[in-house]
Amino acid sequence: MSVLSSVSITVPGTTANLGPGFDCIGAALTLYNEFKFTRLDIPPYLEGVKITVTGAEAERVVTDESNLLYQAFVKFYQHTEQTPPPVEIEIHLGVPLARGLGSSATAIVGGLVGANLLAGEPLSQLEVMELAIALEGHPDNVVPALLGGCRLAATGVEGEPQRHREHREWEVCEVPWCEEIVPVVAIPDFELSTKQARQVLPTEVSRADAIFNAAHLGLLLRGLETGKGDWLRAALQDRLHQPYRKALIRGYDAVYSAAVEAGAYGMVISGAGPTLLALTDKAHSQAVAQAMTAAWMEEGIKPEVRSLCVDTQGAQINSKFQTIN
Ligand SMILES: Nc1ncnc2c1ncn2[C@@H]1O[C@H](COP(=O)(O)OP(=O)(O)O)[C@@H](O)[C@H]1O
Ligand SMILES: N[C@@H](CCOP(=O)(O)O)C(=O)O
Repeated sequence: MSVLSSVSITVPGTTANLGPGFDCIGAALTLYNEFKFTRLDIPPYLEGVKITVTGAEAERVVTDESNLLYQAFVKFYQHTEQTPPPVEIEIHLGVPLARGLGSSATAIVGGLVGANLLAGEPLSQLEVMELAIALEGHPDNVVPALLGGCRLAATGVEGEPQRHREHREWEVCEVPWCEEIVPVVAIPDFELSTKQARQVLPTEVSRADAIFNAAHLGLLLRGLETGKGDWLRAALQDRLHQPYRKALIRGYDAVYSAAVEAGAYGMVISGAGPTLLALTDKAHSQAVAQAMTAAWMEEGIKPEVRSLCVDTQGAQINSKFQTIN
């Protein structure tokens, strides 16, 4: 019998919310974390895990059992009622930490996909997705991180008997993304944890604000599909999270004005922030990137600004090694 002894996977970062789609829409981006899992015959440490981290800000990732990637790995084995094997994990970071680009989603998806592969794939991709959503608490970053593309996720019919739903809680659809639309991310040199950025949100919203966001999310879906500028300009507005969060991001208003003046359709908070995301067309992307950089530099913040593409692959296997027992 052959057993998978080692697997290496790549998981893309994401930009969630896209303005009015709080907690339900997100797109995978062309920046990546790499995770390698190697089964160990003998636990090298009492905990049964050895973790090494390389890449930008590697020293900020914990390497004990509380590591989020390892936590997801263990959760997989608990869920499938198995004992996690002793494992060596190598992490290479390409997604900045706690910047609103889905680093936690890459860790959750990476831990689950890696565990599923080492365990011989007892779960389907949809089952892994459901588990990832349950661990993260919202679908908008883990779903595109796993599946790639821009994705909308909504809970299934409330109260529907489970036998009709093949144990699925979520309906997910791909959102067509016009290739003329360029995501430009401006990543500041400070962190904002998603936990902190969720704490400032109200628990109740008005009917007017709920209608505002429902209408603008609908418009956003059509704007992303068609690339129609007038629709995108209106659609990127939000009343559910950004009005409360922008105070946590120094320079938000200045970067917003600079991006729009340089030709962006609009600018939103990427995920929970502090990264700011402008959507623009190819002709304006360089000017938008330069304007966002200059505006933030004026505020004393040194951003890394990048024009990216939407990743269409999601979590990918790079290599697998088997041992024959
Ligand atoms: N590759 C990783 N391995 C382990 N833990 C990670 C990794 N990437 C992120 N994390 C954890 O997730 C935290 C950031 O999550 P969060 O605040 O949700 O921000 P983000 O917007 O980047 O997802 C990090 O501080 C770290 O604890
Ligand atoms: N909908 C969530 C998205 C968090 O994404 P992240 O990339 O910041 O982890 C939120 O806005 O809280």
